[in-house]
Amino acid sequence: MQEQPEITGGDWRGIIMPIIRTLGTVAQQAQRVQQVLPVTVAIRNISFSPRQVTSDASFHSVSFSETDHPKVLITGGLGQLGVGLAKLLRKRFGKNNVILSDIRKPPSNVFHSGPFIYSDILDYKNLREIVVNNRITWLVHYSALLSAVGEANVALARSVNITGLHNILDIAAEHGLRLFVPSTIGAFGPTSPRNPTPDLCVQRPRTIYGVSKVHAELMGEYYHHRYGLDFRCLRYPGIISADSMPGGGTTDYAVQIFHDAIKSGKFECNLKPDTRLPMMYIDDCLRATLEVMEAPADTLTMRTYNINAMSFTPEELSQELQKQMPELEVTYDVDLVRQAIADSWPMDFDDSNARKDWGWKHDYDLPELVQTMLNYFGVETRMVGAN
Ligand SMILES: NC(=O)c1ccc[n+]([C@@H]2O[C@H](COP(=O)([O-])OP(=O)(O)OC[C@H]3O[C@@H](n4cnc5c(N)ncnc54)[C@H](O)[C@@H]3O)[C@@H](O)[C@H]2O)c1
Ligand SMILES: C[C@@H](O)[C@H](N)C(=O)O
Repeated sequence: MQEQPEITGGDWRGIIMPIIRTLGTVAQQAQRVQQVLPVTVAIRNISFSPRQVTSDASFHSVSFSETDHPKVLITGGLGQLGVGLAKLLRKRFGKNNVILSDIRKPPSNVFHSGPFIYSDILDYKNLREIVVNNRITWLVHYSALLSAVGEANVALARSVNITGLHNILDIAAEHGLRLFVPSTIGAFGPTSPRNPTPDLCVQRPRTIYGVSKVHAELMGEYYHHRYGLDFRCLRYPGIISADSMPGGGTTDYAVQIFHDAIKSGKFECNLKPDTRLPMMYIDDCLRATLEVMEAPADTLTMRTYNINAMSFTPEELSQELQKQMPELEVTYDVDLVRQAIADSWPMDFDDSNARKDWGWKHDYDLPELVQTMLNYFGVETRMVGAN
């Protein structure tokens, strides 16, 4: 190894002072550059931003013409909802115009069904690079830790759900993106009216998930009013899907019951039989997301809407399933964390504003949901049996 020359105390000043002088000049130059750069670049340094967008500003931020297709990035796309949304959006906008991203390795069918890219939402520079290199115009921000998983890892949930959201908001504002961030029934708490829960009321959730979602709603709306960010947000109920599994929420039982019923004819529910929660079939949820993203800006009187389809209890869901599978046995072993969360959430969700403003309408009630889920598994079972 090469020997390093020894630097004595007296030599330090001679070496360091020129460096400090150079750094000072560079800092002054950087400040001058920042003052003349386009406003959007300065979003991260708000004090330099002269941007003032009035609340009646038109929604100018989307940089594609109405006849062009949007170029969409979905974050956290390998969870329960992302793959289905990519499928729907690709059908509408073309396969290569929708990029799925996540920090997990995609299964081969997903990898081969359209563009997939690694993206950690905590890595701001990487996010910016993806948005710039792919000329993204719409961002659907699905990455999150859900309610039950979040309570088991508060520090990570805070980081992904709050710090990650800050990165997304800044990227979206800087690059004039239309931004969709889902919120949830979990953004309400025990002091909210629960039956039904309107769009505007007290929101004091008791989970880190709920707190982070209220924060997302407020920050998105603030960026909309302050910087003209085209922020759109739907509060989803618990989502039920057949071909994707939930990621650790309080409403997961309503998906698991189908899998267990078909596999073993038995289901042990982790919520009490009379726990009523708002729920929705995935196709309705994904269609609502596309519809609100495509809604003309002047139809949106709000930027965060409740959407709903049905409300049921574990007992009611079991009874509906038992109409088709009378042999199904359901028992209860209550998970205290999930039960406390569910008891603080809406029982029924008032989505009249979404219906009035942009024509929201669900297709699936409880009987259609159960039938559709069973049809899906019936087809799967026959296909597996045939192989
Ligand atoms: N599924 C529901 O019932 C439901 C209901 C209401 C709202 N939502 C919201 O919809 C969105 C999608 O929900 P979901 O059910 O698909 O969630 P999910 O838990 O199934 O998936 C979340 C994804 O985020 C990814 N992720 C975690 N950390 C990340 C990081 N640092 N960078 C990038 N990705 C990261 C995970 O790998 C995972 O694939 C979430 O924001 C959720 O809060 C879902
Ligand atoms: C309701 C929703 O946000 C999610 N399925 C959860 O239970 O955490």
